Amino acid sequence: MPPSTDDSTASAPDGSGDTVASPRPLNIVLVGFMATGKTTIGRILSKKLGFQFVDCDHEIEKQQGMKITEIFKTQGEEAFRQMETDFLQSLASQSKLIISTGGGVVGRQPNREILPTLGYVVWLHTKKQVIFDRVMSNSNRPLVQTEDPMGTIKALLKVRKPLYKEVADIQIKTHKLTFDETAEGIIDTACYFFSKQQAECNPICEVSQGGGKGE
Ligand SMILES: Nc1ncnc2c1ncn2[C@@H]1O[C@H](COP(=O)(O)OP(=O)(O)O)[C@@H](O)[C@H]1O
Ligand SMILES: O=C(O)C1=C[C@@H](OP(=O)(O)O)[C@@H](O)[C@H](O)C1
Ligand SMILES: [Mg+2]
Repeated sequence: MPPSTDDSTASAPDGSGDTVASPRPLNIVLVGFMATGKTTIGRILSKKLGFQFVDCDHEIEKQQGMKITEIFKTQGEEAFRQMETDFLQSLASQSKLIISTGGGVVGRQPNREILPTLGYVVWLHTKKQVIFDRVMSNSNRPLVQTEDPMGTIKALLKVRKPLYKEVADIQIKTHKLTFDETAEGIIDTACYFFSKQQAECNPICEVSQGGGKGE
């Protein structure tokens, strides 16, 4: 059963009737185009933080007993997209996870609603040419097995960039960063995000930060 958008909001405590977002669970969710490092950085974050690493593609491959390329070939992209949605839904109410998604997960509206409810969402991004060089080095990404892979990358990026932006709390351009710098940057900003969230969820903190109406 998909989580309804109502589950992720609550009435504002000031009685205004406004809705406020529910606190995010303590997870880090990596989104971004193919080969931007979601799986690699996810593993590093998992080791550094001691959080469980969950790679959506790998989990789907395990469930189906076949590689992504094979799933696309035998069941089609739409079936794979449904598996992605089902898998994201299965993560609701879990915490201390590093969730690496597949690059196309943002294509579906229900996924874009679920992603921010799963945790702090980080958009990894890099240059087209870097993406091209990386995806050309292996054949496990069916969507770029075309006659004009650079054209395909450009077309997909055009559609997807606004969607990554829609779901992400932060964008990190990784081409000048080492793996470690990227991971540390994510940890620092996630720390800030979750401590700010904790303060905002605590009315006493809010008053002490100047949010009270008394003075
Ligand atoms: N920042 C980076 N610098 C150098 N190589 C990278 C970087 N990020 C990813 N790679 C390499 O690119 C390839 C694809 O990375 P991967 O983590 O599988 O990306 P994604 O999960 O986003 O598709 C891997 O070989 C990985 O080592
Ligand atoms: O961009 C996409 O649509 C896809 C990206 C892949 O994951 P990575 O982003 O980890 O390569 C994988 O989910 C599948 O090949 C489809
Ligand atoms: Mg990956």
